[in-house]
Amino acid sequence: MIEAIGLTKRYGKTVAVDDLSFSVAPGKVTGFLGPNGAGKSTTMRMILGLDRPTSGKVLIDGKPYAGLHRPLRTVGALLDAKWVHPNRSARAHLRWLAKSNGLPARRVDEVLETVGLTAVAGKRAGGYSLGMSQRLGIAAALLGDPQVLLFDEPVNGLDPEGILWIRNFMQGLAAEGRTVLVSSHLLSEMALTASDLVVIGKGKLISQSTTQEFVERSSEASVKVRSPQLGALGPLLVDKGFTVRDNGDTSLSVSGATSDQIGDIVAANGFVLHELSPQRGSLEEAFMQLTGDAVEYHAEIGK
Ligand SMILES: Nc1ncnc2c1ncn2[C@@H]1O[C@H](COP(=O)(O)OP(=O)(O)OP(=O)(O)O)[C@@H](O)[C@H]1O
Repeated sequence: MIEAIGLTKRYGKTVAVDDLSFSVAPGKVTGFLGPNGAGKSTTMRMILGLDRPTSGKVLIDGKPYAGLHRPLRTVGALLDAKWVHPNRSARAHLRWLAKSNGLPARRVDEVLETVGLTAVAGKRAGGYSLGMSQRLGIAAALLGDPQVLLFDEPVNGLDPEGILWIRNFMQGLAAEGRTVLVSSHLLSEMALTASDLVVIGKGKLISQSTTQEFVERSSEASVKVRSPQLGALGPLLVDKGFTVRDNGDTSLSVSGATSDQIGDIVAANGFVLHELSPQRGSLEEAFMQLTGDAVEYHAEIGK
């Protein structure tokens, strides 16, 4: 369980994280979603005690990171997969990490096996592909067999096979009852990976809800209406209280109405209709709108 309470971080005049409160429950993958610069990495560094909050706090299983008796046995993290010394092998890197953290050496072979690196464990890490480096970073996070795991943009730059592997792996960790928090700037990716979402924009909380609720809210539908009588039909729909946009190609986009409602109005007024089709906006576009300018749009649903 992770709990942020009024978490705030300022760098000079920049407010990277602004009075952020959220909680991350065990047993599921929670996506930490926001555009570049939203404050995700800063928040993750504060969870891990690598950065001090300006105000507020963040707790892991009820304690700040600094108060954890054996931090690596409680929380593991993948922040930057490329920090391994290039001339070290995966096995040597993990042995060094295990030793310096008082973890048993047998864990090294266990985690290598878990992430599928056993066959290449003796090769120098500098020659690893990005996907293999990510697996090594995940192996390091798992060394202490922690209940809480943080992954910062783990699929960035990976090929589809690597993305699928990481997605399934994170879901497997959650199915074991662990708390899994994973950051991303892509809603489409998180929609496939996470069952819950904490969404931030400009350091502020925008929503905490299930992924399904957020996706439904972000992709609010409109209806495309094509007719040779738009000049009369448009004002009529506005009069009914709907939002109408002229697409400039003999069609209108109407939001706030279902296609059934529009069809009924068209028929009741004797207009000719050439097209009536429900549209879904791009999920990423809607998400950028929510998290970019519209930070005043605060909603906490599903809590
Ligand atoms: N050490 C620092 N000194 C000054 N400003 C910083 C520092 N770290 C982060 N920032 C600023 O804080 C804001 C949040 O950055 P952060 O890296 O946490 O965002 P992010 O959501 O993780 O974005 P990205 O996906 O690009 O990493 C940005 O405006 C960034 O420039």
